[in-house]
Amino acid sequence: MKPRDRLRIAMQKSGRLTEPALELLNRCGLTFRQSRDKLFCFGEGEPVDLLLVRDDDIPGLISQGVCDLGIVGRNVLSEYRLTGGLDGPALAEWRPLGFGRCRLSVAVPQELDYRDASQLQGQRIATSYPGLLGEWLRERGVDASVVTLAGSVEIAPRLGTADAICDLVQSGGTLVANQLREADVLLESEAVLAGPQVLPTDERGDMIDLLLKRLDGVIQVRESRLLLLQTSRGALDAVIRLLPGGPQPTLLPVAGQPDQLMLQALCAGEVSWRQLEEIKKAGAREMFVLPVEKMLA
Ligand SMILES: Nc1ncnc2c1ncn2[C@@H]1O[C@H](COP(=O)(O)OP(=O)(O)OP(=O)(O)O)[C@@H](O)[C@H]1O
Ligand SMILES: O=P(O)(O)OC[C@H]1O[C@H](OP(=O)(O)OP(=O)(O)O)[C@H](O)[C@@H]1O
Ligand SMILES: [Mg+2]
Repeated sequence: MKPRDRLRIAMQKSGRLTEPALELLNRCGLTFRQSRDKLFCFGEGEPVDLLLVRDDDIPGLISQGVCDLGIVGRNVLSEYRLTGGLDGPALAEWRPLGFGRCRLSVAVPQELDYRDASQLQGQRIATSYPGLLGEWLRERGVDASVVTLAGSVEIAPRLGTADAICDLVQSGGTLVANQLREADVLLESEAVLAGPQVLPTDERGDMIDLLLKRLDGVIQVRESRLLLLQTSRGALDAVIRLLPGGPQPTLLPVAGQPDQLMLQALCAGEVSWRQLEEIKKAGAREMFVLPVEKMLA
């Protein structure tokens, strides 16, 4: 295959991961011009292009070297490693991306009193993840028959074609609607940045390094908030004790008010009204909570 000098990332064309993946890439400073057929997006600033495909095809495209990286659910990547990608180069999860969170679970009819996997012995289990389910059953010494379906797995028990299912669960609403309940979790999933275990060492490798650093900068601070407040020196210890987790705060003098300090703290997550009210009671005032957009350490 002709070597490429531009990086190519595969992502889902149309589905749950499309919008958050594009937003994340945008936040990393990557913007794209969409082509007419919408399968290929040319990167405008950096030498990074997108290929928009069905999510199931993403691991294969990386493995064949058609794309350098992909944004795909851990569920799809892990299944590919067990079933599709046995001969190709090993694929790795380079970063968890924090969206598309769901789990791959076994679910059974609501009336069944499920205790452990041994109850699945001899049962028919419908799934679109025969690799992951087969491995999970093998590890537990359970001999069950795996019925592979491409979709609408939850309906199989009602149709009498399976006794249990193994499928993705998020809110659990689909299970309830089909009189099923979650019995065991096989895999906690989220979107990941997937790529070959061994990354290229040419210009594309440099671009991947840059992208990983930017991703870290975006992901690390995505949930973070910057808290700014004023406090007297006397109340400082009490205020600091109430700060939500994060690195040590920075303290700055306030011009013309020697007893006052300005405090700046990076908080790992949301800062609630209740927390702010408590901090205020301890002696803080002029409090601001700001979202953090980027970080470069
Ligand atoms: N209910 C859910 N909540 C959150 N994330 C989910 C949920 N269902 C699936 N996901 C995650 O989002 C990924 C994409 O889901 P989606 O339903 O868009 O895929 P699809 O129907 O297989 O799409 P495609 O047409 O690309 O094959 C899944 O592989 C999984 O990682
Ligand atoms: O626990 P819940 O919040 O109900 O989510 C789980 C459902 O979401 C996904 O399906 P999706 O809605 O994408 O439909 P599809 O499988 O037909 O694409 C998944 O395959 C489950 O059926
Ligand atoms: Mg799919």
